Amino acid sequence: MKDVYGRELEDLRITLTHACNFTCFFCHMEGENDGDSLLSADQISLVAQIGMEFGIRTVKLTGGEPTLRRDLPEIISKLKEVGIKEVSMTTNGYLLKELAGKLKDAGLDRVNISLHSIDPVIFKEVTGVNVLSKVVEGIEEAKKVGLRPLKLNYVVTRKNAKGIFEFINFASSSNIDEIHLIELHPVGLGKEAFYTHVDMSDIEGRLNEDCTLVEIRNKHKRPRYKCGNLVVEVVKPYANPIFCSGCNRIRLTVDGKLKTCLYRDDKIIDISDIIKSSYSTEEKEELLREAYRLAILIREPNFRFRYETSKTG
Ligand SMILES: Nc1nc2c(ncn2[C@@H]2O[C@H](COP(=O)(O)OP(=O)(O)OP(=O)(O)O)[C@@H](O)[C@H]2O)c(=O)[nH]1
Ligand SMILES: C[S@@+](CC[C@H](N)C(=O)[O-])C[C@H]1O[C@@H](n2cnc3c(N)ncnc32)[C@H](O)[C@@H]1O
Ligand code: SF4
Ligand code: SF4
Repeated sequence: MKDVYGRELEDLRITLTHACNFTCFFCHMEGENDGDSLLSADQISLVAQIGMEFGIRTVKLTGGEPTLRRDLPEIISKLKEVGIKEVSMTTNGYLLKELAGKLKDAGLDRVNISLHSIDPVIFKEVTGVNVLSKVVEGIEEAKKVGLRPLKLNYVVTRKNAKGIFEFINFASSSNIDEIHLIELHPVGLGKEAFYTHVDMSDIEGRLNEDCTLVEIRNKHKRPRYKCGNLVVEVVKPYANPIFCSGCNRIRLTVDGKLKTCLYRDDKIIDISDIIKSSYSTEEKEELLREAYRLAILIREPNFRFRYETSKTG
């Protein structure tokens, strides 16, 4: 179902926990600050199931660190049971060596693994933990069990910008399908970390020279380059009306709110009372439908093109 700006709703992005085993200096925690009463696998899958009636086809599991949820395999299998076409997860990769096989068996389709440097010193400086080799083992395990396409996320800051093309070579030679070069967002710790912000235009300039622009893809209209067999996607959401005009997603927060935009705390429908109530399933379903209708009604692109008319005479 489209919103009043003509944008379809296709992707449900679920924050499974605020907990994390890393301390990245820029962490935006997906724009969430409060609420820590976690939803159960059944509650999450019910929200996704009703979302499907409004166009939701894919789910992204995120956090905090989603692999810290012990019931993660159950969450994934229930989402697949209700008919979600693709379940993917964004993770720091630390626990993937142990978990990748179990998650694949539960129905996980693919993963994005955040890796902001292949230099152990810079990795530690960014993430606060000295565990680069464990994350690389996690990446290897994800490949082994067939979590494809396999994507790596690289948030570009002054701390790691020099290493981007070395990182691209690493990803190409490691049989990675895609990398995301992500502009730092000034959200959460990202606000204090914003002094390390890097304008990505030089990087895009070099990608235009060394690689081939293959597609401006539908989702967020992100530019995608082909560098050999590797796809490099540039993710620049901040103050970017083009990005918002292609926004196809809604968020489910840790404590049960439908959040219509990463940056907006005023565009939220609280469904926690419905999900946690003792109403019958039919009653819950009907109330959740109403909540989705409202959420779609209030959804709007956060950054928009503006026009001004000048007054003369
Ligand atoms: N502003 C904004 N940023 C987003 C949105 N979705 C994802 N991001 C950011 O994009 C970066 C990459 O996020 P991922 O978790 O890899 O999600 P994705 O890029 O949509 O994932 P794929 O579907 O796997 O390509 C992160 O910094 C996210 O916070 C969004 O709708 N709005
Ligand atoms: C909040 S994390 C949650 C999932 C998982 N813990 C991880 O780090 O992959 C989701 C994605 O957002 C990215 N991210 C975190 N803070 C950011 C910021 N301030 N600006 C841009 N991206 C950010 C992370 O690198 C990661 O790729
Ligand atoms: S970006 Fe991910 S791994 Fe890093 S602190 Fe935030 S939630 Fe944890
Ligand atoms: S509308 Fe909000 S959630 Fe969607 S792309 Fe823009 S900033 Fe991100």
